[in-house]
Amino acid sequence: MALLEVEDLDVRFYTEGGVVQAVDDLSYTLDRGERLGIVGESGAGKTVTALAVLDLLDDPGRIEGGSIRFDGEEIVGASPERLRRLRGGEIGMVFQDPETALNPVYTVGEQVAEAVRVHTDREGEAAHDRAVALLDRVGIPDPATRATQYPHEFSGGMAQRVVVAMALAGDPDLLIADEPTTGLDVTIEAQLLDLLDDLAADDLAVQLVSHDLGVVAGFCDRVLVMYAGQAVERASVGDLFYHPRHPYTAGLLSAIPRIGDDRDRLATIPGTTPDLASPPPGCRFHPRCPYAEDACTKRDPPLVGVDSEVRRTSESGAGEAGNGKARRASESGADASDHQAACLAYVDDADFDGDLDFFVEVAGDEDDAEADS
Ligand SMILES: Nc1ncnc2c1ncn2[C@@H]1O[C@H](COP(=O)(O)OP(=O)(O)OP(=O)(O)O)[C@@H](O)[C@H]1O
Repeated sequence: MALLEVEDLDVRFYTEGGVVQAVDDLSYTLDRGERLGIVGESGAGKTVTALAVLDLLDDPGRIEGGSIRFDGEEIVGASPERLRRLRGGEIGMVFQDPETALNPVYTVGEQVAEAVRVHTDREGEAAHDRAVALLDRVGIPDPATRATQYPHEFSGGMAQRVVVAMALAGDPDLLIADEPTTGLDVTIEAQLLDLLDDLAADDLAVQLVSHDLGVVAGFCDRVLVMYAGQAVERASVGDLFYHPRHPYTAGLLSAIPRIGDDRDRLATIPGTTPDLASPPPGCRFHPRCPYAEDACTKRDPPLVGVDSEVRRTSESGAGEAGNGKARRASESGADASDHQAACLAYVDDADFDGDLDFFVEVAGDEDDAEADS
């Protein structure tokens, strides 16, 4: 049984401008000790998904459908007491801005100790000692002295470590980190990711929300790519980066600047994410997709298993891969069901006959990467 099982999740915001379909029919799982990256542009629904898992959506947001099970137990509709134990206890949270997570008028030690008191049966000195141990665990030098200081005495990176210490207070099985390194400089970011790496090695599952594919590539085992509230691709990190199967993922990857790369690359994917109060019909990505056909304007593509190795098949001339249609995992016999994409190019009975030529373009990157290593 997976630690976290999100199934057919729908989140809506009831606004004056209409009903915003912020998360639409989203499913994913996270195993114990696993690191899942959720990526996508601004407005994709990454944060709303994280908040939904913690049942922290504020008005006018509402979980409209689906199920979220943690350790086999349903979270949607759980009692307030159960949710309190879950939040910050079994599931730790780290959000982007440490300044908003820390209270300027209490010392760092008091704040971590308070989290310890709320989520464990430790009181008084035992809670304080545990707080100092947690500050030590997250790599804060001289933790006993630092515990007596106030948040403004901490740099951004150190403050974020304090937030991580608070998130660990209840000895969680899952840490949800939403853009935890955004705003930190690259060296500090790398150090914080090292810390998360170290914590994950202790069997802590991590759901890392990021718009930065580089961060996700370095840290995660699996990736979920979201576009306009929906999952458009799911794969292991290796498959996603070397064999992207959704045109949106390919676009995100081609927007990453690379050293020594003089190819004419897109700075960003042209266009913007749609207004989720009135998303485009059919595939939500079709207005921005260079491969869109008539069928894409009509049919919302389901996530289907795709074969990560299909490009090689096409090179050898076998199968139908040359026209961009990946063989379904079940047909190829390969265990590719872990790699899924929501694009009509992979739906057997779809009226789509284009050629997703980004396979070839990205393949060039793979060769570069192999040559570099
Ligand atoms: N309080 C709210 N009221 C109305 N709509 C909202 C609210 N909060 C979020 N949304 C909508 O939900 C959608 C998903 O937002 P979300 O913040 O999850 O995106 P994101 O992928 O995390 O983006 P970012 O990287 O900018 O944080 C967006 O279309 C957003 O406009």
